[in-house]
Amino acid sequence: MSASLTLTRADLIRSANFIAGLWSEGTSTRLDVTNPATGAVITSVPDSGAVEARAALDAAHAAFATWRKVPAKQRAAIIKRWNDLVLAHQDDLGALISMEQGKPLAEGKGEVTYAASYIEWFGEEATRMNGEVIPAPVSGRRMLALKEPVGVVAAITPWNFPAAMIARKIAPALAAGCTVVCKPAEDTPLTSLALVQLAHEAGVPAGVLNIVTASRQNTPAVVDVWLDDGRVRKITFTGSTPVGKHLARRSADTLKKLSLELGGNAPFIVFDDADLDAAVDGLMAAKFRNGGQTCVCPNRVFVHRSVFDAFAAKLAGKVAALKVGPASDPASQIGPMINDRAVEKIERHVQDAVAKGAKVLTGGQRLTHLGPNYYAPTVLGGADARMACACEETFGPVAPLTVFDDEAEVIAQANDTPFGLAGYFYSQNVRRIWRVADALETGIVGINEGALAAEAAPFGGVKESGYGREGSTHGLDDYLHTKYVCQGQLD
Ligand SMILES: NC(=O)C1=CN([C@@H]2O[C@H](COP(=O)(O)OP(=O)(O)OC[C@H]3O[C@@H](n4cnc5c(N)ncnc54)[C@H](OP(=O)(O)O)[C@@H]3O)[C@@H](O)[C@H]2O)C=CC1
Ligand SMILES: O=C(O)CCCC(=O)O
Repeated sequence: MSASLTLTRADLIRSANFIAGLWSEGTSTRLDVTNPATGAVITSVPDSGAVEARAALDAAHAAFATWRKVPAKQRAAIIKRWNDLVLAHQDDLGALISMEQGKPLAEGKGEVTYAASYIEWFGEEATRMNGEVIPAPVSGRRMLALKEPVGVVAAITPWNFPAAMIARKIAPALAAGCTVVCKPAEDTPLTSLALVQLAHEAGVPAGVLNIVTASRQNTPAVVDVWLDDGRVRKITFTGSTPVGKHLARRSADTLKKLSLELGGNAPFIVFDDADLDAAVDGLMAAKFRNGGQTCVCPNRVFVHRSVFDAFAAKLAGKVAALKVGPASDPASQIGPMINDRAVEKIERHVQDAVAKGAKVLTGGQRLTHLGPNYYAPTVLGGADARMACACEETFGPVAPLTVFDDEAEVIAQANDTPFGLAGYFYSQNVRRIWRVADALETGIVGINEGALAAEAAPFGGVKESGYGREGSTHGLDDYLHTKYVCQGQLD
């Protein structure tokens, strides 16, 4: 039986840019949006360039003057209406995510709930942009720290969570009183366009939220306009570290504020005192969510020698049982990868590991009989630090297992990477738990837990995984600056 990937509200499939409150075709050049399960074209969107980018920025800049003055309670009400509409259209949005991104339908619908949780959270946070009254060190003065929106925000989003990444960047921006220009990934523009349509229906005023679509080839032309223009006061980006560094360099001339949520190389450590069944379940959840295409996915799995064989056997059994297939099959647990480049990277990592001595415990090949972009969920034994899969983010359903002997050695290995987004470990020893949590050089730590993200938690990395935090109260702060106001002559 196949699940329906059609929409009840066909008008949620938009094929234009949204600028200054209007859907506009802009350039006549088009970009096909395809279903990664089949390669079939779903629709096309504008392959925009500098002209559309500038128009979107002009609109956002003009709207900032009024949006920032809208009372927080009114902004909150609009954002909460947006949340209600997103939830009301969960089935359609979930189907759209699955169509263009490939994740199983249950995961697509789950992502809608996850995205909405950020919208709801920041709708509430909008009313809590409290400043401070500072006790003055001298008499006759009143000293205040006020919170103000930073200005126009450029949001550049990836394809792996096309709804959640839009939500957790745009909702706090709107809550803070900022206006937005957005460029979604070339592979997944449709979900973001549908979310913008719902934001418009929720009452977000014209010019406050603008979105421009572009191909990989034309994306730099769009984003460079925003990078070079001093009216854009903040860039918020999720994606690869090289692109994040490029954005930081190009923002330097106008000193924009930046939130960069970049690649990871997460360690997952199973100590000899771990609950092995819980550790296997935690790894399954953390590693195979979204087919392994998640920045917080464990990329290197370290298992203590004394439990290695038992852990590897349990894990390989569960991974071999995963059902791979299209989103339209309700039994599918792993969908296609996003595109051919992604599958090629996974293939390269597995071949490199095997050539250097790793053993395939399950999987290890493309599943061409299913379609163009499928790769079998894979477990590798005997992985080590020389292998590409230990140094680069694989971003696919591959779990490379490395044996270790003692705690100090494994912590050194876990931290031996330029990245520092998430780290996980399983242990029942309370002293070890806090020692290891303190020692891991990551922005996020999971202790006996594989599913970490939540709207109330600060999400973000250290080292070359970026800076800034999304979600939680810190996620609003990233869109605000602090103005110190001092009044004298009070005596
Ligand atoms: N931290 C994370 O969550 C993510 C990490 N990644 C990592 O990056 C790898 C490659 O994925 P990929 O999709 O290529 O990631 P990218 O970093 O290239 O893409 C992310 C976003 O940045 C845009 N972008 C790309 N180049 C530029 C540029 N020169 N100037 C401005 N914006 C740009 C993309 O647009 P367009 O799509 O049009 O190119 C997309 O919107 C993955 O295998 C994974 O390791 C990828 C996605 C998310
Ligand atoms: O992978 C990413 O791009 C970040 C989102 C992951 C999450 O929210 O758990």
